Amino acid sequence: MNYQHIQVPSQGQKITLNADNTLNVPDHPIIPFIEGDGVGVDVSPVMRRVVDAAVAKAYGGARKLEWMEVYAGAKATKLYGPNAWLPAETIDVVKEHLVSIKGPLTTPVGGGIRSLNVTLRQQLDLYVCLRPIQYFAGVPSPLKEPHKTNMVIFRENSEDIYAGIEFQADSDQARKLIQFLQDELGANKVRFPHTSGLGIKPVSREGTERLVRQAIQYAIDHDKPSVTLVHKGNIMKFTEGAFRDWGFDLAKREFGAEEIDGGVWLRLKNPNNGKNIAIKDCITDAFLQQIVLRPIEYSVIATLNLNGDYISEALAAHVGGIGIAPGANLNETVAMFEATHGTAPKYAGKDYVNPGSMILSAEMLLRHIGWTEAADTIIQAMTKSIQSKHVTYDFARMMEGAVQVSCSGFGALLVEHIEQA
Ligand SMILES: NC(=O)C1=CN([C@@H]2O[C@H](COP(=O)(O)OP(=O)(O)OC[C@H]3O[C@@H](n4cnc5c(N)ncnc54)[C@H](OP(=O)(O)O)[C@@H]3O)[C@@H](O)[C@H]2O)C=CC1
Ligand SMILES: O=C(O)CCC(=O)C(=O)O
Ligand SMILES: [Mg+2]
Repeated sequence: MNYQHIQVPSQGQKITLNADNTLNVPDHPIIPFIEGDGVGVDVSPVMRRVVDAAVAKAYGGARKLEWMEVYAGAKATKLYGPNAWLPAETIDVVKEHLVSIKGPLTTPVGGGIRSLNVTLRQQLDLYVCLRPIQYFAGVPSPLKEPHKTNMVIFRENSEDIYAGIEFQADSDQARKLIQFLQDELGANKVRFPHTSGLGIKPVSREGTERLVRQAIQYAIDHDKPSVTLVHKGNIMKFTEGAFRDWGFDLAKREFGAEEIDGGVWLRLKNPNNGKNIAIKDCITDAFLQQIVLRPIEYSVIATLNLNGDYISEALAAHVGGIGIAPGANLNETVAMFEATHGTAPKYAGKDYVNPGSMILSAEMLLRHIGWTEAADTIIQAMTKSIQSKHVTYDFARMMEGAVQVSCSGFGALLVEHIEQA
């Protein structure tokens, strides 16, 4: 295949799908990557060095990832033209190669382009944003018992106010819509109708069910004690409240969950081991309090898009910050791994930030393609590096006796630990 700017590696094959939707992974799979804006130039190359070292260590040269750079964000505009933030060939390649990884991409506030991150998720219909929250011993935390925080967030990735249906205050569209709301729907509660911008929050039964189905299946497959649906359904009854109701209905219908506590919550038996899995719910503001006070009560979290954005960043702070918080955008066939943090522009190009979020996202990628030995190697090296207290600024400033190292310095330390393992 000839692309406009993408160079296909001379070695390597595509990952393909088997008939049952499992992955067929060659020993030299081509992995598309987006470097990312801002600190993307710092963290992406370090991530690749660490992953290559882990794969080499685990498989002694029998397996290797063949990286293929694809473009989005500012780098794409330099190659493809001033408005080409997300070239079509990037979308095609990511879809076709099934497994990819990306650095952060800039989104301007107020005006300008809509989020490329959100656009990628929407165009590829990657409806699960999976963000595990795990604690590495020795990581500085504001909590007294950070090891009690052990959650996996399933953030709905395709709906909610991230759909980008917004109308600017004072525009023709906003005026028309307010008129329609007042005249046709009797909605007269817009407090300042002449100066209001409007945003629409679509939340569907299909969108909710496919997300909650994945969260419950994950709890079954990974022997987790509960799935909590987090929503603000007391206020937003037909969007967030419906998310809870549709999620509970699905748990009953597809997983045989039964009502407990007079129907307040549900319980199902894990078919793999007969253990109970509680299906609970919690209102978002209460949840944000409880994850600080009683994190041990929460395990798998299923929530809407905006809640998931807030919750994943708050929980990341409990276990060391977004410098080491990994993530993935998934559907049944395509997976795009990505750091949870953004482009941190003030640190861009300074070889300063923590590459851990990108590296641990790549660790998830390795596990996703079944290369668990290489993934384990990364986790072991990460644990050793943190315990040696040679860490980037974000950890160093909260850790007594730490030696501050650069972004690439931390990567080099990981490679050292991998090679010595
Ligand atoms: N998926 C994506 O691509 C995302 C993109 N964005 C975009 O990124 C841009 C900047 O967003 P902003 O809100 O500033 O959020 P950022 O996540 O980019 O940065 C906020 C703060 O988080 C800390 N931080 C971020 N990355 C790291 C890291 N690797 N290591 C250590 N600390 C880190 C820094 O804290 P401190 O100042 O304390 O050192 C930084 O100032 C925006 O355009 C936004 O839209 C945002 C989130 C996700
Ligand atoms: O797309 C963006 O700019 C921000 C996205 C974000 O905050 C996230 O995915 O967590
Ligand atoms: Mg975010």
